[in-house]
Amino acid sequence: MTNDMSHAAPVRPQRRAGAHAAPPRQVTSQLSASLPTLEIEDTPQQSGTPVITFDHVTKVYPAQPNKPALNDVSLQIFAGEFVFLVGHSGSGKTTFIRMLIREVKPTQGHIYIADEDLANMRNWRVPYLRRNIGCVFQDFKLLPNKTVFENVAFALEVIGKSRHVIKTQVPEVLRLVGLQDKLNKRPDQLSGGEQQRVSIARAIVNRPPILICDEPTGNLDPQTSRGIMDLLERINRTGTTVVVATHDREMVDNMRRRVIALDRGNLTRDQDRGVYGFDV
Ligand SMILES: Nc1ncnc2c1ncn2[C@@H]1O[C@H](COP(=O)(O)OP(=O)(O)OP(=O)(O)O)[C@@H](O)[C@H]1O
Repeated sequence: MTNDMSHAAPVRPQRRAGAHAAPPRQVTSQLSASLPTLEIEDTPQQSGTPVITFDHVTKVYPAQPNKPALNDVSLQIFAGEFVFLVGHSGSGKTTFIRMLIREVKPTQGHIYIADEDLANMRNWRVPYLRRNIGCVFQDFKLLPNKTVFENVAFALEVIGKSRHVIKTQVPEVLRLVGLQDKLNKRPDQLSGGEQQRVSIARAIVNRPPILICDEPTGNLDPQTSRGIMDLLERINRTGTTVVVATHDREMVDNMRRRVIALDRGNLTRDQDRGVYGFDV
């Protein structure tokens, strides 16, 4: 699949001077091959091929024809970035995330993951797209009758990984999230923070280059939330691009990472080392 990125020149409002759009590039490749493997320094370079591009994206749900959930949103997210997506309830954060995994399609505009235009992606390719994007949700979405090990293993089983890979990668990722002693517990035997660690382990066990989190600390107390954010930062330092939709003002203000703000579907702010910036 080929697309001409020279048509995608998204605007990044309120970015620091010098931040620039990726040079036009024509690439023909499979998605998984085109997502770069990285060695990341403290501040990832905002150059090269973006891993996520929104190019004048508008989404209008039929139930609300006069109120776009997203309105002409253009932005780029580069490999290795850690980005907060903030905004009031109903501002479009979940819509943004659902579009990234092609659960929802834009009414207008284009979304690219690496060099692949999701609008042109054949349906049979969508599961492959989703293998490249780990997802973490507020309510964990764990399978209640499976153990910690089985919950994480399941993510590999459904994509046909061998028993050998499962036996190697699952304990490794559970060690990374600090749950090596809980392999045989069921979700109801874990705290909320531990359950969220399981869901993060499940999201990253296949080593996706992008990790998307929708309110990952929404159900957790402040101290547990900090532990989860530390974990997401550690995952980011391994080169994974991390996008976190959140209402957690304290976390955003403390971490000072890139902040993209939505207000009633409009992109109103895009700041390096930003703050939450809304009254709650
Ligand atoms: N399936 C849908 N059908 C119709 N309207 C929808 C649908 N999903 C979302 N919306 C509307 O789109 C707008 C954006 O919703 P969205 O869920 O993306 O916001 P959000 O920022 O994630 O909110 P929250 O922080 O409460 O999760 C809202 O006005 C919402 O009512």
